[in-house]
Amino acid sequence: MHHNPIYVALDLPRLDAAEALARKVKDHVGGIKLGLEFFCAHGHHGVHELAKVGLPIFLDLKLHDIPNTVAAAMQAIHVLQPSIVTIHAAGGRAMMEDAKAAAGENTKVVAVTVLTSLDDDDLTSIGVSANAHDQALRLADLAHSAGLDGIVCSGHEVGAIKKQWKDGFFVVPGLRLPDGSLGDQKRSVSPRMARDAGASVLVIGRPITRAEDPLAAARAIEGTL
Ligand SMILES: O=C(O)c1cc(=O)[nH]c(=O)n1[C@@H]1O[C@H](COP(=O)(O)O)[C@@H](O)[C@H]1O
Repeated sequence: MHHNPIYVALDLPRLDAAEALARKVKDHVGGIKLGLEFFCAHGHHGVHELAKVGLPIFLDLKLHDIPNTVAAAMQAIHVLQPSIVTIHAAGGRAMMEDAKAAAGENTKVVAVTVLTSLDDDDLTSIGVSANAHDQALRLADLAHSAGLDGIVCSGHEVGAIKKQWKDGFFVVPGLRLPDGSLGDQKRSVSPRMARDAGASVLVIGRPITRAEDPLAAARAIEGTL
């Protein structure tokens, strides 16, 4: 059987609810993504609890600070043995290099390029003159040259980035089935489109966690791949 590329994003405030959801969908996802909401609320303890489910843990901390601070934070999470950790490419080359050097051997360090909640107008409003596509490619290039394992981008850019970085590890969030509600996501494609374009990991949160029947939703999404 094919390796399941879906990481379910457990953006839930309660630890018991997150754990119950993980157990419910565990046979239809390949891993668990724990992000800022979960980590700020439950910290290391929460990660240890979710690790008991037996799936790889993607720690989505989106670190973005001076190189020394980011490297120290990477060291502080060694003990959690995450399979993947995120930092922000906009933190710059030195920050990315030092983050990778400080990470555990079995941890993939990936850099967020342009958040999937941003569109071209949002970039203009923060003083970035490139459009989202070009900016994502530019930051992917920087992450590649800084020695990272891969990047996070939308399904619109992953194909172009993969052309320049053939063995990169590509995380794609912001995924929706054609009838799904976008919420705060602005650069969205379907899970199947993202996979076909070269995504290594498909991050899926609310389409599973907010579904009336999360198990059926996870199964249905898995079935589209
Ligand atoms: O790093 C991420 O995982 C991430 C990057 C990005 O550009 N956009 C994005 O949505 N994410 C995360 O992916 C998940 C998407 O959740 P849903 O929109 O509910 O599927 C959330 O946990 C976000 O924190």
